[in-house]
Amino acid sequence: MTQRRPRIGVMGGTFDPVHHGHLVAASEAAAQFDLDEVIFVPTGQPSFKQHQDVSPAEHRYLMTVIATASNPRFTVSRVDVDRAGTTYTVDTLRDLLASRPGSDLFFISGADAIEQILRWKDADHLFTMAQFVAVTRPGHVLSVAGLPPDRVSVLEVPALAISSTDIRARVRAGHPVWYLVPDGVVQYIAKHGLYRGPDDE
Ligand SMILES: Nc1ncnc2c1ncn2[C@@H]1O[C@H](COP(=O)(O)OP(=O)(O)OP(=O)(O)O)[C@@H](O)[C@H]1O
Ligand SMILES: O=C(O)c1ccc[n+]([C@@H]2O[C@H](COP(=O)([O-])O)[C@@H](O)[C@H]2O)c1
Repeated sequence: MTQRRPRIGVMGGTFDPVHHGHLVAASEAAAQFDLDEVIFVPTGQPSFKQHQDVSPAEHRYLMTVIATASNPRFTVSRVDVDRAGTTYTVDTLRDLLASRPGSDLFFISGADAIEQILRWKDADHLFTMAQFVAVTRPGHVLSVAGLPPDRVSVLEVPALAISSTDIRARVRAGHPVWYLVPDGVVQYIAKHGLYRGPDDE
């Protein structure tokens, strides 16, 4: 009898901060694609946010650990945080495949990110390394034109109109972020005084 290959979700993001939109997307993908694990991978230096002031990687990594701690299927990887230079998904997938040989990877991403994928580094190669799951995101009508249909799946997730940009703006303005992010992340943001500085957009 052939053994089932492990099915691993990979949720890459800047996670500045991680929020319930990310967690719901990962949970829904895990259920729909029968995933054994979802690995959250905070970026090191994100390639499309070079002109944006992004919080230090250790803060984003620790908030992601706090947010995912209660789910036994969710884990967090440091591969992108620990690799020097700009983060590219081709490197993320290569490193994760090396640590989990024989697994099938499912890269979970918002519709906005998947639409840009043909501009990502080594785009053609990416589709040989993972299946791509494009989750619907409020405010984005997904167009998968030009993407290989057998390697990209569209997944409807419960609409949560939450973005990290909005959370940072709320903190700066002194508005609450309870229930937009996990409780531990609210406390982490307050404890370390994150997002109090001038507008970073
Ligand atoms: N509310 C949401 N619903 C579904 N997918 C989401 C949601 N928010 C973010 N995503 C997806 O999660 C991935 C990581 O997102 P990211 O860390 O950049 O968060 P963000 O909220 O988009 O951040 P920012 O507002 O700073 O750009 C991306 O693929 C993004 O499209
Ligand atoms: O590989 C690339 O060229 C590339 C370009 C833009 C974004 N990505 C990845 O897409 C994921 C979401 O990125 P972001 O910037 O929307 O948080 C994250 O894992 C990034 O590393 C990857």
